[in-house]
Amino acid sequence: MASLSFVSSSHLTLRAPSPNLRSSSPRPTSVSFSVKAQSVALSQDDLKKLAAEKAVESIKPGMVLGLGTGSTAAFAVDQIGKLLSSGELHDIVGIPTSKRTEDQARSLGIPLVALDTHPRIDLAIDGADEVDPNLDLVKGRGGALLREKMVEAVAERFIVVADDTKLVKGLGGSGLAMPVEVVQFCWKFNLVRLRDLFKEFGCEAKLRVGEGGEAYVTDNSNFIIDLYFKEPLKDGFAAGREIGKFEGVVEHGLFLGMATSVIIAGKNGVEVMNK
Ligand SMILES: O=C[C@H](O)[C@H](O)[C@H](O)COP(=O)(O)O
Repeated sequence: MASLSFVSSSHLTLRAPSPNLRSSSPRPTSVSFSVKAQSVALSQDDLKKLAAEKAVESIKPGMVLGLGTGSTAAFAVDQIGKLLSSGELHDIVGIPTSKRTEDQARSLGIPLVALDTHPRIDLAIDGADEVDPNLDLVKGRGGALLREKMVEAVAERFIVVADDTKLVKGLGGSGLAMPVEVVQFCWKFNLVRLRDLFKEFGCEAKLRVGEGGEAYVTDNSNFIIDLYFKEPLKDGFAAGREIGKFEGVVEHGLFLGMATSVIIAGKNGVEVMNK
């Protein structure tokens, strides 16, 4: 359990920008919020909730929202539901990034629309599996990468919310799965091609298996091949381009140049990093 001084508006520190890995993009800037109030032991879920609720503060009436998927995004969706029912927030609509989020949002009375009728999104809020110093991401360990990418790609602002265990120096560096969604047809053929593509990174490729021991099937009726790297990718953009060249690959979990802000909660407080 991390220990954290509770977040409030009492003080605000500007920190040095994180190092930028690509000269072509603006450098992320970082703002930390911390407080001297009571110090309490916070669980990882508490930290996720803090980050999520901080992001929800950016929602304004009239917005079209992208509603993320996963345990951290779920705290944001809960908070939106609470604010709507208390009347503190109104006139918003949401586009869910998975069936799970759709069910959660419906149960909270959040009005839902689709990209078909609302092709422009004001603000998307979602979690991530890895966040690098340039605010590039790995997403999709919860299996929602395709809908997430469709929604977040058209969001004017995309705020990522996470606890500090998600920070990595380079994408693929956590040693955990980097997902690739593939069509079911001849999935083994693509598993081998993906593994061979990343041979130099000591890549292992595995078909994702669901709770019943059967292949995991996404909301879009596809399979997921999880890639495990022994060392971080040197160039995420090149990796994404190469993965995308394989016929039968539907989407990959590299979300590059998409996040406009990342809100990270950790033992030292809540840090907001902006592009
Ligand atoms: O497919 C799942 C999403 O990309 C999630 O946002 C991501 O896996 C992070 O999930 P969590 O907040 O549960 O760690």
